[in-house]
Amino acid sequence: MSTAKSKETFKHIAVVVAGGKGLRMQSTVKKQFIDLEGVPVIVHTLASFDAHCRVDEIILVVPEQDLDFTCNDLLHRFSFSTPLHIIKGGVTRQDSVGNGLNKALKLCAQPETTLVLIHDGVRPFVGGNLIDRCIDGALENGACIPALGIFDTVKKADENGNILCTLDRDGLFRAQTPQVFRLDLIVKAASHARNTGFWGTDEASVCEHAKIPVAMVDGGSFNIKLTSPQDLIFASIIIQAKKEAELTGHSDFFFS
Ligand SMILES: Nc1ccn([C@@H]2O[C@H](COP(=O)(O)OP(=O)(O)OP(=O)(O)O)[C@@H](O)[C@H]2O)c(=O)n1
Ligand SMILES: C[C@](O)(CO)[C@H](O)COP(=O)(O)O
Repeated sequence: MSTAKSKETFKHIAVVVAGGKGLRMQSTVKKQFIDLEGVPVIVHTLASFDAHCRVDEIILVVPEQDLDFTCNDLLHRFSFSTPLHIIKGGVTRQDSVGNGLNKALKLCAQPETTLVLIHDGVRPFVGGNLIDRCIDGALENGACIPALGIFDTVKKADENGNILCTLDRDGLFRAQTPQVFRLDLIVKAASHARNTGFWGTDEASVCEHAKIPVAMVDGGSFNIKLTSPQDLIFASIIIQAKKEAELTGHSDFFFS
């Protein structure tokens, strides 16, 4: 791992997307702004990238109607040492990422030597070692995402919930973020997606569609995405476990 932001040939820009409505969370406050043990979800997430020595700049994407609140209220209460740029999102996640990529293009000298770390604003427990694995994988392969295997038996069903078959879980993975790409590659893939009308739930699928190979590294068990109300209970438990692990010096083991 590098010890100084300026020592690497590549520039690393985190694009944290928090421009969604959080409908599945069924909360009056958008899930990225929900308070988790005294700190909003999005601030937990930003802090992970701010603390990482290889992250040079952070672009935060928020809903247009929350720009004022984010710039003038939320981020006045918390400070970060990494340069932070706040921009508006779009209708879909892919649109929000697109806005983030446009901003990254303006911040970088050369897209060929810039890595973008595209991360869900609502994955607040991303660990430093996980960020390192993804960066290293992208430096080697151009594109790299974290993923975890599947331990449950996986069924395919029809629209009425009747089981059609059991899928072979070998070779199936759950994709996480940060998904890290050389900026020139992901910009090319995003433009191909736009031109062909492709829509994907993550950026790896946008690359796959453009036939750009994407490598995988181990994801993190605690790197959960806060999607439904139950996830907030898991989040509180994780924060508690993290505090205890830090006290006993085991946080690297648990949160790698
Ligand atoms: N137009 C959008 C939609 C989603 N996201 C972000 O993408 C991440 C993952 O998306 P998801 O969990 O699906 O968030 P929402 O779209 O907000 O949730 P929902 O689908 O339940 O409405 C979140 O950090 C979300 O804020 C975004 O930046 N812009
Ligand atoms: C990007 C992602 O978090 C990877 O698992 C996921 O695909 C987002 O999907 P969602 O349907 O927008 O929650």
